[in-house]
Amino acid sequence: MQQIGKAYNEMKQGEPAVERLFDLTASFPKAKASRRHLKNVIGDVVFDNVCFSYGATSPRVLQNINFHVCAGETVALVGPSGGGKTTLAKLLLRLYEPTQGNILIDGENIQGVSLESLRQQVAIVPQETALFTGTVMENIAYGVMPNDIDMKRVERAATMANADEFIRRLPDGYETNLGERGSSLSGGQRQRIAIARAIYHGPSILILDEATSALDNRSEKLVREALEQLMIGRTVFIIAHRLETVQKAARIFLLDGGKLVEEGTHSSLIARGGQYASLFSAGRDDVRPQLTAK
Ligand SMILES: Nc1ncnc2c1ncn2[C@@H]1O[C@H](COP(=O)(O)OP(=O)(O)OP(=O)(O)O)[C@@H](O)[C@H]1O
Repeated sequence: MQQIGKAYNEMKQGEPAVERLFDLTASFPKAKASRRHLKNVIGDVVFDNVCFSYGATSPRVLQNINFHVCAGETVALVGPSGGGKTTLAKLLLRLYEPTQGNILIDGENIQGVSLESLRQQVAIVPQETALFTGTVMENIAYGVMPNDIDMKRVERAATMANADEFIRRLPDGYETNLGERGSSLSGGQRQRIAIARAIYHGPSILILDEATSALDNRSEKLVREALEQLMIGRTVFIIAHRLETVQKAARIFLLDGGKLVEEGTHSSLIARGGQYASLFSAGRDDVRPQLTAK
């Protein structure tokens, strides 16, 4: 009973951080008892005429979004502030449901699957990593009951995330209690714990919200390498801010005013000479100021 109580408290401690990240409101979808379990997912994602408004009388913030992202593909979501990038990610995580249209994973409408199984398959690595007060090990295996944590798997995930080395130097290694929301760690270390968490849970679909705040060079390199490990073999949506990230993506989706206005590879969009090309014409490395400038 004590273990259950502890796990419950830990989950509760994590909740405010998740809510802060996604600004959850009353429209959180209601869990339905009879939903199917999503399993053996390869990560094929379809948005079929998806529209969305945050409230019945609010304007549409996504309008007739149609795309097919193949399993294992990496797509960069770019566009001006308020274009709908984060909202699209929220719908894929089913933090909200489309007001019209359908989202399919491996051909299965996500409205018909259990939230639990969906969240096992779709993970997010946010800009601001939400850690909770607990041990490093518990933070990596987030959501798993303490007795069920597979330590070998935690260590493997941390190694792949370039986190094992610094964790072993902490006073109690993997058993070290992180302070309030992981305040004893640097920003880069917190990000690598978040990446280890995603690797531990093995989702087939990832949403990466690329950090805009700068890390020092070494930390930046370790985080980038960790992300590259994490992305291998998964379908990835990156809310991208950097030119280098965007150029590496297999495809780029430019969202503006809730519409998918351009779609293609970096070179094809540059050759097209449209909105994406003009946003990049200044050629700076940090794309955010250009993509958010109207
Ligand atoms: N919880 C919310 N309630 C009501 N409107 C919202 C909410 N969250 C976002 N919006 C609105 O939805 C639209 C799309 O916002 P969204 O955050 O998806 O854009 P974005 O492209 O991710 O922007 P940014 O690059 O600034 O993060 C905006 O007009 C925004 O004001």
